[in-house]
Amino acid sequence: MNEKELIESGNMKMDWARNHMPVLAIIREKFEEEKPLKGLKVGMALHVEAKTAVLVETLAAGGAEVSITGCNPLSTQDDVALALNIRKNISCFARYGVGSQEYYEAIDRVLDSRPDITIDDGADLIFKLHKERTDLLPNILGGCEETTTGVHRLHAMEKEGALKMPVIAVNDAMTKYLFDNRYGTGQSAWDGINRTTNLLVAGKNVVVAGYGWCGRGVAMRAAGLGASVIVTEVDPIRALEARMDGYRVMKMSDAAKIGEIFVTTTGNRDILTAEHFKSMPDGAILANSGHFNVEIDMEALNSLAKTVRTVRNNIKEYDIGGKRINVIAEGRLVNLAAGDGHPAEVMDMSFANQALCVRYIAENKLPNGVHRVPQELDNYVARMKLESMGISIDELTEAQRSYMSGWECGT
Ligand SMILES: NC(=O)c1ccc[n+]([C@@H]2O[C@H](COP(=O)([O-])OP(=O)(O)OC[C@H]3O[C@@H](n4cnc5c(N)ncnc54)[C@H](O)[C@@H]3O)[C@@H](O)[C@H]2O)c1
Ligand SMILES: N[C@@H](CCSC[C@H]1O[C@@H](n2cnc3c(=O)[nH]cnc32)[C@H](O)[C@@H]1O)C(=O)O
Repeated sequence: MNEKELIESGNMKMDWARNHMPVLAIIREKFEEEKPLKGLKVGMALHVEAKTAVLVETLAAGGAEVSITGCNPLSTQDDVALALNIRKNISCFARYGVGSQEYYEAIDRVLDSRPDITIDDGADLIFKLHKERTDLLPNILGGCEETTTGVHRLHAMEKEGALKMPVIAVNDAMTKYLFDNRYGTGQSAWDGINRTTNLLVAGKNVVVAGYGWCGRGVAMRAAGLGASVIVTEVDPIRALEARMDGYRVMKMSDAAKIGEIFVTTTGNRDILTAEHFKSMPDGAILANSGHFNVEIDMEALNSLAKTVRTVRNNIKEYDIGGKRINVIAEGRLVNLAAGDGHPAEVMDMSFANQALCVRYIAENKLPNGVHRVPQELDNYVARMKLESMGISIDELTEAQRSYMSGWECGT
């Protein structure tokens, strides 16, 4: 495709996403009218694809000047990046398939815009701000963080007294993690795996590592596709929950021997290691839907491999001595590096939270540290989403309110 065709394709993807993000549309209308971000610069590192682009244009509609790059070298969609770049007050520095150096150079270019507010997915912008670009910190009003691991990183910084700006943990809004991490990852991880492998899930042993919000979604949808699901955990309560939800629970060293498809969703490192690769059945398929590319020990797999070859678009086969292990998208997020990411209706809620939190930071002086999304914003997103779905719910009567808050009525 030439540049013009790429821009057309990017615009078309944005139109489709926009039409399926009704809560963000309500916010965009308000932003257009009230311009709450006038004069502010927003620097972002998010997956550069169509839903993110709709968030970017929403912030620009609110009066912000937006600079954006990717938060994963394999999730950028170049047509959307180009379509963003032709818009007023928006600069996009992301490109698909960049190496580590170019990835961090693009982050620097976003920071060169001297942002007042940052939006991260994984805290890479904030990390660079605190490590190398500290001169920019006094200018920063605050930041927003999209994902669980980013929030963990920020809490770790806060604990060490290293966090020098306020950040809102958007991931921890209920209208984010209950839907995005669970139903979003549940659907899009399987979308990525299925469209990339074109293999059957029914009847296979699927191993889901981690039974957090993402793991619950991935396990639920694997069961729906007819898989026999095995869960591995380190948390006894979540392991018990997985068992009571109907899945087999065991150690990864045992699961590795029988798993046919493995999906990691822990946000931790070294979940699948050399020990596991050696005991896996021939032809095992590995995918990561957690964070970064450290859940599957790709270095160990590379060292074990006698040969590595591409066997299908975005699948590499590692022959480790008569046994073949297939890895999708280099062990990076399978839903984004081998798919189009979460469904638009889910990102509608995640990004409505982002837009509202950016406005909240612009209008309130927050102290340094990690902050929760204000409850009223979380509730607002839920209400708007229900309304957009044509769903009405009951309201407490006065008598019910007083009953629920009293203690004198008993048996
Ligand atoms: N693919 C996506 O689009 C997507 C969406 C949302 C979140 N995420 C990322 O996915 C990861 C998980 O997010 P979450 O919200 O489910 O987090 P979570 O904290 O709810 O769940 C993680 C689970 O993994 C378990 N775990 C940790 N180490 C483990 C180990 N060694 N073996 C087995 N289990 C282990 C934890 O006990 C926990 O239950 C994070 O890195 C997050 O950033 C990805
Ligand atoms: N930057 C890290 C972070 C994990 S991404 C996990 C986050 O991606 C977000 N996400 C999932 N799908 C989409 C999408 O289609 N567009 C934009 N963001 C998405 C989702 O909100 C989740 O919290 C990495 O690439 O490894």
